[in-house]
Amino acid sequence: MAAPVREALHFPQLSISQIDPYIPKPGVRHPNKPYGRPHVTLTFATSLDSQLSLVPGAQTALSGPESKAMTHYLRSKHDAILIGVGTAEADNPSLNCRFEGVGGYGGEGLQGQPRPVVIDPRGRWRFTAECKVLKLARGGKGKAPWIFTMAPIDDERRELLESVGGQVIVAGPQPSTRRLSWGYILDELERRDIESAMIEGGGAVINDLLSPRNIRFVDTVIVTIAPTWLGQGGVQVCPKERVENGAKVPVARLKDVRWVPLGDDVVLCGLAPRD
Ligand SMILES: NC(=O)C1=CN([C@@H]2O[C@H](COP(=O)(O)OP(=O)(O)OC[C@H]3O[C@@H](n4cnc5c(N)ncnc54)[C@H](O)[C@@H]3O)[C@@H](O)[C@H]2O)C=CC1
Ligand SMILES: Nc1nc(O)c(N)c(N[C@@H]2O[C@H](COP(=O)(O)O)[C@@H](O)[C@H]2O)n1
Repeated sequence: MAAPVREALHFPQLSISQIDPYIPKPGVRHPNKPYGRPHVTLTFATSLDSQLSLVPGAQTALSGPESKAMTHYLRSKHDAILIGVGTAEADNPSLNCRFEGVGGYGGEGLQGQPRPVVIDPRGRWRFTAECKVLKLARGGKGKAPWIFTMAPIDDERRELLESVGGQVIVAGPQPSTRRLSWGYILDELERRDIESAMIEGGGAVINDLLSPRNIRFVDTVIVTIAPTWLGQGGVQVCPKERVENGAKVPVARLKDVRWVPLGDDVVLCGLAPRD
């Protein structure tokens, strides 16, 4: 038997069996998909006061070791991992999978590594060769990112990205000049053979996807809830309200819900509703 890789994360089989019903199956299309768009798992870690971080522009460790291992198990089961540029700037994230047995962590090549995708409509991500995600790609421990943008990216950064296998995807005319539509993003991912995407954040991305007009793009929600309050002034998950016939109604309620305790945290799994 191969020796365990020192930095690799392990998620026990018992926990895997509880999470697996919410995970996309390779080659099996979600029944709600009108046609071939990727399966979307919205997943993040939150405090008891529904916050992702203590202050905007900073990273806050919320997940304990067990739920962090669960996140990496999820990463191993999705073709892509998507974040907004606010998170790319704030966190300098790795966006790879450190789950035992995937490529770079005991496995072959880049097998089981998700494709990082950064939504950056204005081209404001100031990545350098020293960014973790680029260094990992260069070292064969993760895939290089794809950047969705509506702005030109300078040649120097484009070449740097492409040198490690990344790509700039320049969006054509969008219905609104300030935003990239989720339909467009998901269609472009589908065209590039992405069958499943986990969307990790941050606040603007999650609130946008949970908004009444966009929740239809989400299939599954997996949220780690940490036993802590961060206090006002952080990055909050609180989507736009939904109004029907002049009265406020809940934006959405998950279906087929399961609560999975993992260490000090609890992980909420559910299916997004379909009207
Ligand atoms: N606890 C957790 O699980 C996570 C926490 N975070 C935290 O969240 C914070 C970052 O959140 P935010 O500042 O809200 O940044 P964000 O990552 O949501 O990015 C926001 C930016 O993304 C772009 N964007 C988002 N939706 C778009 C759309 N539909 N079309 C076009 N562009 C779109 C816009 O440029 C927007 O300014 C950081 O503090 C980070 O640490 C981020 C991810 C997960
Ligand atoms: N699951 C989870 N728990 C937390 O406590 C977090 N702060 C986050 N943040 C997300 O994970 C990304 C960092 O991932 P790497 O370990 O650097 O690969 C970060 O960008 C957020 O998307 N997630």
